[in-house]
Amino acid sequence: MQQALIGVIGGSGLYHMEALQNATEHILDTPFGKPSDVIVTGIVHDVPIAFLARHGRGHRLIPSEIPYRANIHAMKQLGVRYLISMSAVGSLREEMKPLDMVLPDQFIDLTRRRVNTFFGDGAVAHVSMAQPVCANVVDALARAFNEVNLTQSVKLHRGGTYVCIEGPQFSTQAESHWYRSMGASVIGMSNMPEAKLAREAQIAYATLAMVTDFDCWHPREAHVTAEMAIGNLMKNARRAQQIAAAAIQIIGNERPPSIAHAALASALVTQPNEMTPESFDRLSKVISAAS
Ligand SMILES: CSC[C@H]1O[C@H](OP(=O)(O)O)[C@H](O)[C@@H]1O
Ligand SMILES: Nc1ncnc2[nH]cnc12
Repeated sequence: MQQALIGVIGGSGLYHMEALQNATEHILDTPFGKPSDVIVTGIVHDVPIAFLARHGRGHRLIPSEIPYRANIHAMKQLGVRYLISMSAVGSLREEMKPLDMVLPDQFIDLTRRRVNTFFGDGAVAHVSMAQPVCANVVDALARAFNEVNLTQSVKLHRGGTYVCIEGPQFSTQAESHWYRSMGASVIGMSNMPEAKLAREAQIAYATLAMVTDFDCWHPREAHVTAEMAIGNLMKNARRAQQIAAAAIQIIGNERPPSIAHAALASALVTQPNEMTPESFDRLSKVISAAS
């Protein structure tokens, strides 16, 4: 099968990758079920990539229904070593305004009904999530942002904590204030367990978060609605596409090292020869070194 170096997962409003050439659609299956939709492979700036619409084209999946394990497994099957996640987020900070972009460096996982690991059923691993995103992929996204945003019409915030809620309902005001008091900077519903699973699969992950609203804590701003979030995301979609393409070029040229690439070196408790044949078969792609 065609291989890809970089994966891109497009979130709300981002259901295809504009710069993709030689696009080929793949209907993949994995030991963890089917991904959200077809995976489209192709070339961006001479770099082989794979694109997946997280909610499916046509936005058919609520965040709790997204087959996170299948999505990451499918990327791994395609040989992906770096994963760029694109997401709409609400802002929990005055200085992070709608249309700004954020490169989160931490997550708080408040999801409640999602399978969050490839392990279990006879195979144990505990990966570190202390630094949940790859600093080098973040760096590539920041440099790409500066290349694209030459007029400086949009602001980039480097660092910030993304709190992931179960959804699909937006938060209550009490919750929104609580997340602020936890120190969270932005809020979304989809980056967990995606980031955890990418780490288990030893894929370097980072998120380009696009601020679409002030959630519902702000005394003077309107409370978030889906219409508002998608509307503001669409205003930024072209810029987001350009940033992703520029980041792909940087990562493709530099192929930076990542702590994620060796995440299982100190994490695997059950040695492969101690796993049952079924567990080993199910996990063989996940635990394999990146190709
Ligand atoms: C349509 S607003 C809520 C929706 O947007 C975000 O999705 P994604 O991260 O895939 O861009 C948020 O997590 C919710 O799923
Ligand atoms: N306020 C918000 N809460 C959760 N997810 C979001 N995605 C975009 N805005 C959001």
